[in-house]
Amino acid sequence: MIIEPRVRGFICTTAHPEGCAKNVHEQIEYVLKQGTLAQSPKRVAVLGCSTGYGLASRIVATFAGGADTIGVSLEREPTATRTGSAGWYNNRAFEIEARKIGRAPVTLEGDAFSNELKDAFIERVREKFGQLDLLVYSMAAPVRTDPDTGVTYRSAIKPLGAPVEIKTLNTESGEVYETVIAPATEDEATATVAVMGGDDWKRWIDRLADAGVLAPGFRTLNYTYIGSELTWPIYWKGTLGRAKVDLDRKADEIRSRLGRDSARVVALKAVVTQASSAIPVVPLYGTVLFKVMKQLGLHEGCIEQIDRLFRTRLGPDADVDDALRLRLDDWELSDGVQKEVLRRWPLLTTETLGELADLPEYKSQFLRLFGFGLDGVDYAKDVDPRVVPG
Ligand SMILES: NC(=O)c1ccc[n+]([C@@H]2O[C@H](COP(=O)([O-])OP(=O)(O)OC[C@H]3O[C@@H](n4cnc5c(N)ncnc54)[C@H](O)[C@@H]3O)[C@@H](O)[C@H]2O)c1
Repeated sequence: MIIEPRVRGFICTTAHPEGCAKNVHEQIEYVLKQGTLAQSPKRVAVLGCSTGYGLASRIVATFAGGADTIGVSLEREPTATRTGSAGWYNNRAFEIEARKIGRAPVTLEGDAFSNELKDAFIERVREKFGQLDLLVYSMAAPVRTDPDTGVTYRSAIKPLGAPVEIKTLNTESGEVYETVIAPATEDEATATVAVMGGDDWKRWIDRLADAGVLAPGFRTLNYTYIGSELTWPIYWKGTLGRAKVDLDRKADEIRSRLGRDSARVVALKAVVTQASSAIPVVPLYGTVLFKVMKQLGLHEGCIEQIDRLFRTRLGPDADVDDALRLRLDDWELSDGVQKEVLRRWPLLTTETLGELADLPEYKSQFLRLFGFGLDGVDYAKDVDPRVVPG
């Protein structure tokens, strides 16, 4: 079949197997160019391994760090007439390339929130790895069923307390407009913390520790976003921020059990991923941020951020902030970048968007997540959606 992008709001319902593979290959090439890492964990788990920051983490751990990895993600398999999810193709392309360099990746596709998947994971770790040195928790989900109570929580990305009037962007039409976002109810805030907070992370670590599959010196990382005053009303001071503060609490609890350096929350920069495109305001902020960071020579996507994390922040003397987080959002939040983004913000209208921001770049990055718009891929070619090129 000829596979074309089918975009509905902030998701694309199709994905291109060759384009997704190319996307994975390009990330691998970037990491290989940076060179190998002398000291890097060798038995690595990545939860949320198929796209965005999790995929980048798996690639850096493998291709710079020489690790064997076990990845978990929730994906849709392709059929003869329907494409799989981008993450399904990314997982296959990653496995093919990792095997080429002699690694033996294990990938589990299913609901990481469930006890069944956690137990299957422990079995595979025992069989293949014995113990783990590092677990990266990079899940972003809209919904979670608590396996103990059976209660299903849906996250709601909303402000807390009062309505927020904020500028936003329709990424399809390019229209910039003011919108009012109503605050979350207490139940919505609680549900968002249940989905995106640290409860499942802590459960994973406790279950793995109880099963004896964590090596001495084991570490775990969980990714957060803090952002600046432009995104605070909807993010850090909203329901998602409340969930992310819960990560800091759970990191403390893990450190009390496993040691002072065992758990770190890592603050990363805003990038285009499936998860971030669904957050109001973030696409508009992103279009301005990317243009400014490019103009200042500071642009980074997922792979550049995670490569810098592994190379500069995982050593014993890495700086942490007041909440003991590792900060990779330092370039995004630097004075030069923030002053320029803040200067442009009030000037942003539908008419000035082209000059002050970079919507075409945002759109192209969004389509690339699903394997569209990559150089060297023949999109007019009839392809079998079940086949990922090796
Ligand atoms: N995108 C950003 O701008 C940004 C910035 C800073 C921090 N972060 C954080 O990074 C983390 C990863 O986000 P991302 O933007 O890379 O997201 P993403 O949408 O690219 O990836 C989410 C991953 O979670 C997996 N997943 C979702 N539900 C699952 C389930 N029930 N079981 C197993 N796997 C499941 C998906 O398969 C995918 O691998 C999040 O904690 C996010 O808050 C993102």
